[in-house]
Amino acid sequence: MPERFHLYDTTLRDGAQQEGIQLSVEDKLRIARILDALGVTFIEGGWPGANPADTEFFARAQTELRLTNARLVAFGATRKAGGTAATDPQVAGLVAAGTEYICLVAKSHDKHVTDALRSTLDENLAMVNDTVTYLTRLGKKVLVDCEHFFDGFRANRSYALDVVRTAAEAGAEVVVLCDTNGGMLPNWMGDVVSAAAGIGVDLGVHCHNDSGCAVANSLAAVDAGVMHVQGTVNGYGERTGNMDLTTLIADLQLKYGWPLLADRQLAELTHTSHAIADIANQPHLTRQPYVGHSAFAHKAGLHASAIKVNEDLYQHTQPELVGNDMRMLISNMSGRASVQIKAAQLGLEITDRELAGQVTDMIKQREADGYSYEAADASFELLVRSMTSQLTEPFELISWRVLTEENTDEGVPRDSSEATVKLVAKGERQLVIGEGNGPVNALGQGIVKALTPAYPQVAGYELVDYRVRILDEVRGTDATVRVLIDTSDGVHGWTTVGVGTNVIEASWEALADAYTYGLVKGYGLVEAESR
Ligand SMILES: CC(=O)SCCNC(=O)CCNC(=O)[C@H](O)C(C)(C)COP(=O)(O)OP(=O)(O)OC[C@H]1O[C@@H](n2cnc3c(N)ncnc32)[C@H](O)[C@@H]1OP(=O)(O)O
Ligand SMILES: CC(=O)C(=O)O
Repeated sequence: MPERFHLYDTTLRDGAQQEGIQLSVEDKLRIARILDALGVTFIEGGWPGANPADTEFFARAQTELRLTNARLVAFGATRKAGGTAATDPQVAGLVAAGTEYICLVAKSHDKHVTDALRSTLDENLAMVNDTVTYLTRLGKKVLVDCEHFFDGFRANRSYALDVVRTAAEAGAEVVVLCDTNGGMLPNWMGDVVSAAAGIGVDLGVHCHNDSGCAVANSLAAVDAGVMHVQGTVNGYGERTGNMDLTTLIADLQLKYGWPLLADRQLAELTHTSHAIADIANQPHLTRQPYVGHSAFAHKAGLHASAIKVNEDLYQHTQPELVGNDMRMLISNMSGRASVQIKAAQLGLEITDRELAGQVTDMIKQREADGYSYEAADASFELLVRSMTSQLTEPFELISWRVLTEENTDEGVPRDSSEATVKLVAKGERQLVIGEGNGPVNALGQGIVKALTPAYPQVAGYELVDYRVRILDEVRGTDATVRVLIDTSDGVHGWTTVGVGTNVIEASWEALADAYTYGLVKGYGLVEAESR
């Protein structure tokens, strides 16, 4: 490991350049605190002066952000062509941000200087020199991001290196080689980094993911000697995104063995990734390395049978090191071992090999009939309990019936549904009518009404999501339907599945499982007693 190594996070600047992400000042402050707790070296907060939110962020950061691990960095550009750094309003905005560190983006590809800046190669070098010199004289520590460096190096090697040299000689602490268009491949990185290393300044790398190689390219640059790596949490960024810092941190720490973060900080990696996705209002990528929900999820029976002996046999690292969990998925690809491991995770031992085989066969048959247990852990647990004689049914259904009509109450045509539910709970027969704006809603009301006298806690159960999938679309209205229902009691969440030839039948099965499961687990009991 180099003597000094920087993890430079640009989620708040380049990450916010991703389509669909818009961060408020409050969001930025929250993310900065999370990143600081994770233990990154630098947090690039945005471009002061570019928009009111970024300007306000830096103003508020001066009084509201107490960073213990990281340094805050203000990002901006070199001065305008033909002017001076001392009189450039954009540079003044960077100074006003009040940070010790400033990162300047500088052109390093000759074509970008002539075509995009519409300036000369010499003037661009003067812009770099003037801006870095001006800021360092003010006591700022300056990093320089050489935009399009790798493409520029291929087009005009000596000019790209001149930009690095100019920045270094003007006093830049680190010069960062950027793969701005993200098209590099790992085996193209080393030679370019080595050529720049000859200049004798600390080097960094900033990769975009357009070739799908941002992490690999960054690792190749690290191998070639860079001591500073820029990226974003979850790989947010322009187009296909930036290098995913969560993957890189785990790679360097767990594969290279570099102690970049304390173990307890590394164990926050999964939480950090999810928390920032929540704040950025982005769905979390389930297949994200190390931190994704599926990163350590095992579906194949053969994998499970090996994992039963030794978890390491089908895992490249231990999930708990990054704060993630090993999960066993139950499906038509499961074998006995999958079922035994999953049941054990749910607190149900199935030591008998034959019984485990019977449960597995039942799962496979039900999956063939349309059930899916991969997400529906609660229905799986009920099935295992039932087949292993560990289920006391909290109620016994006698029948249900649903009527839907369009009526014109108060002169306004609208649909309404009634569900008649008959069941026995704690020895009492209940016959109730539930009303709802649709048949499933009415059934839900009916089952709650029928169960409440015996189990008042069901009033606290809420159906939070409902998903329907038609399984054999070609059969049209005659098709088999699968319903998945997510239920919550405010503390726990559980998922159940139902299958039927119509959506109401499938919904009833998923609903009945949902209430059975909640009652079997004793969910909501304490809250109901305190009411
Ligand atoms: C590779 C990267 O991702 S770098 C980060 C890019 N991030 C962003 O662009 C997001 C924030 N940007 C903005 O809000 C705006 O673009 C601003 C405030 C920076 C500038 O806005 P405007 O003044 O309206 O200029 P506009 O965006 O049209 O053009 C950029 C100007 O900067 C100049 N410029 C571009 N790169 C550089 C550079 N490295 N150094 C100096 N000037 C530069 C361009 O030549 C152009 O100059 P011109 O106005 O004289 O034509
Ligand atoms: C600086 C930067 O964001 C880039 O070159 O991609």
